[in-house]
Amino acid sequence: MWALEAEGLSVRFGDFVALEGVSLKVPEGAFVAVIGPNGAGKSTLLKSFLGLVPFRGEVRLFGHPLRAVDPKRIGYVPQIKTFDRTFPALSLELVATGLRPTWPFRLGREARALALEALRRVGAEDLAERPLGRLSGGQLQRVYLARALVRRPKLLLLDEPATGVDRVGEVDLYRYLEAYQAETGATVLMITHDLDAAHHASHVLVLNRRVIGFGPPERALSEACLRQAFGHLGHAHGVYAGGKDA
Ligand SMILES: Nc1ncnc2c1ncn2[C@@H]1O[C@H](COP(=O)(O)OP(=O)(O)OP(=O)(O)O)[C@@H](O)[C@H]1O
Repeated sequence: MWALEAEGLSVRFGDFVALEGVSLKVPEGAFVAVIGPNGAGKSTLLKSFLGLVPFRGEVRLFGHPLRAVDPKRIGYVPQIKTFDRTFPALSLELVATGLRPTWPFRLGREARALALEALRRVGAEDLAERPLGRLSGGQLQRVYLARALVRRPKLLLLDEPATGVDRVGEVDLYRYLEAYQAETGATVLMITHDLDAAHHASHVLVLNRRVIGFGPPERALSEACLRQAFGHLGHAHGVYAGGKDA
């Protein structure tokens, strides 16, 4: 079954066309790296899958039109710059808002156990009682990932989850995601600027307002696709064709 199908998806902001005629089919259990230059429409694409921006065209999740999909089946980690650190909550409480997105509320025994389990899953149980304002960027990123995982979603949408995370933290992050996928069969779409990470995905979507390439990394990360999307190639820009061993 397809986890996600988009057909002729277009998004406009006034006269500006952010996405045009995007069509793709993502199989269940895929790990898709979404790459493209700044302003290519990557975040807008994820937001349209969440119903957060108006679009034209068709989006189906697990075979159902978007409006018929239980939002609990989707986990979302937005870009770190949109996180609110001043929110007066402990990490554990923020994770629990993934179960019931209202605030304030009393944390029941079951919600607490589920939130702790989600924090443990991302190696952050020691942060449970820490206020959000006292977390580093990477720690906050993990807590938001735990919040996205707490409902055990079948589809996980991640907007540059490795931003602000050091190299060790980044490897850990991919390990947690892999373990979660192996356990649940979930489908993951992850926006990244890291081509190394993209080479490890099952599929790569190269986007620049339109779909430039979609398929296994060796095909989608071809020189032709990267040149078309980024307009240049070169190590100085962190963009290259051959992957790790090139
Ligand atoms: N709400 C909005 N209103 C108007 N324009 C918007 C809005 N959201 C996004 N845009 C524009 O749409 C384009 C695509 O934005 P988007 O954030 O999806 O790009 P991106 O590929 O995620 O970029 P980056 O790599 O910089 O995060 C940009 O030119 C952006 O300015």
